[in-house]
Amino acid sequence: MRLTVDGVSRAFGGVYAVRDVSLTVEPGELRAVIGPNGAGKSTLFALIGGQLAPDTGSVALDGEPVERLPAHRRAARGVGIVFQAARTFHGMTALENVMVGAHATTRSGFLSAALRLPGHHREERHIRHRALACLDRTGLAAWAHRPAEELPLGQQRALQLARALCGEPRLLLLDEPASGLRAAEREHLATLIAGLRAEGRTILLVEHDVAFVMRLADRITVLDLGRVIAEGAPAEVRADPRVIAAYLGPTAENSEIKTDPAMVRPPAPRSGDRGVHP
Ligand SMILES: Nc1ncnc2c1ncn2[C@@H]1O[C@H](COP(=O)(O)OP(=O)(O)OP(=O)(O)O)[C@@H](O)[C@H]1O
Repeated sequence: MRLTVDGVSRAFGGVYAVRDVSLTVEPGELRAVIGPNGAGKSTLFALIGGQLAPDTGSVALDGEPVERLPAHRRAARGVGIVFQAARTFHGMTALENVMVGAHATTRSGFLSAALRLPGHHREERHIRHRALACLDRTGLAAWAHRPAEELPLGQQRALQLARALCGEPRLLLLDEPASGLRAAEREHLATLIAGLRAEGRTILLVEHDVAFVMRLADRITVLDLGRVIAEGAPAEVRADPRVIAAYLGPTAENSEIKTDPAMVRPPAPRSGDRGVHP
């Protein structure tokens, strides 16, 4: 699926969170969107996923405008989302959590399940089968029948991914999937995402941690103060002086990003630079 974001802006309280952002993610591409705190990454993510509507500009999936569609209608068109905060349904097993992800794409959905209409059992068996395959795909097969809330954070993140995959998305949106994970869990997640990319899925990965995306992304878009300040292959972006300045401050003497920028305090917001919504 091709994602096209064209001239999108969104302001809160008169201040732009995202300003005139355009980007195109080609089918099968893994695009990372990075930027320091407050750069507008989460806002852009929500504008693509459908949790927010833009003030101006358009979002299109395979050329079809969707910027006015709510999130569930974008999901039905093949958008799968993994949010940063774990949204696990407590009191349900890992398998049941993943099965929920398939209902966005089934013909009969929740109503048929509730009324136990004919065909429901067949469909339920099919979904269960698919959910088990997604758990297996994400390394969670052994957890299938355990209560979801018992899973450690790394596995909870993988569970969100399994749930999104169960909806068979053609565009996968990942919001800071590595945040809060330990090194070994990050490594596991990176391998998992690389595997999904190798399957030819279109992926948009919003991430604070530059080191995490450098070896995963085909291309990287860098946001700062709501605007795109750089875009290109990881090596180009890493060497871009505007990116170094945004992450390390304009006085940084480094010629490339050597430290983990997630650990570096960004410069204080320059509110005049962000722009005020008229
Ligand atoms: N719902 C909101 N109401 C008011 N201001 C908001 C809202 N959402 C975001 N903002 C503001 O918009 C700007 C961009 O925020 P956003 O969360 O999109 O950045 P971010 O790059 O995701 O940051 P972080 O890495 O800290 O999550 C910030 O100045 C933020 O305070």
